[in-house]
Amino acid sequence: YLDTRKPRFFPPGPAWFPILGCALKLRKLHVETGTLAEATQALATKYGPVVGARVGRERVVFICGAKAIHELLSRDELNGRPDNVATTSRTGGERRGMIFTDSEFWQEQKKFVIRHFKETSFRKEAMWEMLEEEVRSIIGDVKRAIEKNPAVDLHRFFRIHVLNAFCFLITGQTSNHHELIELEAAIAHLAQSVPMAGPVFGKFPFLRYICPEYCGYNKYVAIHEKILAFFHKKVKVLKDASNSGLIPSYLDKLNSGQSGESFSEGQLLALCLDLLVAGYDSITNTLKFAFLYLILHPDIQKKAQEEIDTVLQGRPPTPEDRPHLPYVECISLESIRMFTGRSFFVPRRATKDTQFNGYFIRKNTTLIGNFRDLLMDEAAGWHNPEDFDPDRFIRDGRLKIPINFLPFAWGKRRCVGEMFTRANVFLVVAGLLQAFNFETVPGNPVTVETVENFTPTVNHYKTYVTLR
Ligand code: HEM
Repeated sequence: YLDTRKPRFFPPGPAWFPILGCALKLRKLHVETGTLAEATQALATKYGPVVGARVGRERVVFICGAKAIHELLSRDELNGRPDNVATTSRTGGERRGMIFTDSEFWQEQKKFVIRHFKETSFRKEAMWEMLEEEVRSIIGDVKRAIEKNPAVDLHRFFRIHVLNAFCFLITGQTSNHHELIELEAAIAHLAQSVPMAGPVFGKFPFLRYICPEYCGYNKYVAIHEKILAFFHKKVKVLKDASNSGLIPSYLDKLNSGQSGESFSEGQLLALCLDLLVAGYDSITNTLKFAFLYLILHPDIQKKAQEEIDTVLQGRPPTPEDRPHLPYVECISLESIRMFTGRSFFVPRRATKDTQFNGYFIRKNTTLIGNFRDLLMDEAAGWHNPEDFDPDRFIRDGRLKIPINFLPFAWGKRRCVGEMFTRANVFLVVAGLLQAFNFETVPGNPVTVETVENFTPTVNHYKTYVTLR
C-alpha cells in the first residue's frame, strides 16, 4: 500500500500515491469524461495503449486499442483471473465457479459446461421452445398493459421472462412467479450496488473490517448468499430429476464417480451463480438498448417489420429463422455492440512474469481490456461508432461480421453464453416488432446516456406501444 515506486519496465501511467495508488486520478478522469471506458481512453491517449496503474494494493494494467486487446486474448499466461476478497467472498470465501477461477480447476469446469450446452441444452427442442414461450409471454403482458395505458416500461417485462428462460437453462424446469420475483430483486440489487469497476473492498480489503456496512461488503455477501440459496433449493429438488438442465446433468456426473476433483455440490452452486450473474443482466440490458434505439429510429423498425412480414407471413419467429431475417439479426448484433462497447472485459490475471508490448508484467498483475476501443472506435473500423446502424453488418447484401466484433471475446476465456444470448435477443426483437410499433411517449423524449451499473445500461424509459 505504501510503495509508490513502480516496478522496472512497468507500463507508463499516472503517479502512484501511498494507499490510494492512482485511484484519485482515475476518479477525476471518470467525472470529467462521464464513463470509465472514456476515462481509460483518455489515459491511453496520454500514455499509449498499455497503461500501468495501481488502485489500492492491486497493480492494474489497462489494455486499450484493438491490436493490444487481440494480443491480450491470445496469450495463455494472461488467462488467469484475479484472486481477491471481491472474487472469493461471493462464494463463501473459496475460489469457486467459472468466472473467477483459473488453472486446471477452471478448465475442467468450463469443458463440462460447454459440452453440456452443446450436447444437451441447445440440442433439445425444449430450450428453444422455452425461448419462444418467453417471447409469447412478453407479448401477452405488453398487450394486457397497453389496454390500460399504451405508455409502458418494456424492461419490466423483459426481466421476469428472460429470468424464467435463464432458470430453465440451469434447472431444466420452469420456476414459479414468486421465486422469480425474489431472485430478480436480488440480481437487480446486485447490479445497482456493485460499480462497474468492482467493489471498493476488492482493492482496499481492510475496509471490510473497518466499515463492512458502508463499503458494501455485508450487502455484497448477503446478496450472493441469497442467490446461492435459491440454487441450493433447486439442487435439493432436482436430485433425482432427468432433464436438459445444467443441474441434473452436473449431479449425474458428480454421482457417476468419474468426475474430476474440481466437481462438488458447492462448485455446482457457484457455477449456477456465475451463469446467472454473467448473463442475465447482459441480455436484459442489451434488450433495453435495442428498444431505445428502435424508438429513436422508426425507419429501422419499419425496415425490420417489412422483412419479418415477408419472411414469416404472420407465423411467430423461431431461432431457425435467424439466417432468413438478416436485418433483424443485424439489429440484434448492433444492440449487443452498443451494450458491450460501454464496458470492459472481465479482468484477467498474469499467471507468471511476462512481457507485453515491450513492458514487464509481473505475476498476479490484473489486466483489463477496454471494450470501447474494440467496439466503439473509428480506429477499430467502426464508421460513426456512436450511431445505431444495423447495416454496418451487411456487405454486398450478406451478413458480414467485422473482425473487431468480439463482444463475447475469443480464445480460452470466451463467453459460454453467446449462442443463448444471440438466440434470445433475436427472438425478442423479431417477436415484438412483428406484434407492435414502438414510439416515444409524447412529451417524454428519450436520450442515450450511459448509466454505469455493474453492467452498462440506460435510464428507465417508457415506450408508446401500439398493436400492428
Ligand atoms: C450480451 C450478452 C453477453 C456478453 C456481451 C458477454 C460477454 C462476455 C465476456 C466479454 C466475457 C469474458 C471473456 C474474457 O475474459 O475474455 C464473458 C465471460 C463469461 N460469460 Fe458472457 N456475455 C454475455 C452473456 C452471457 C450469458 C447469457 C451467459 C450464460 C448463459 C454468460 C456466461 C459467461 C461466463 C460463465 C463467463 C466466464 C467464462 C470464463 O471465465 O471462462 N455470458 N462473457
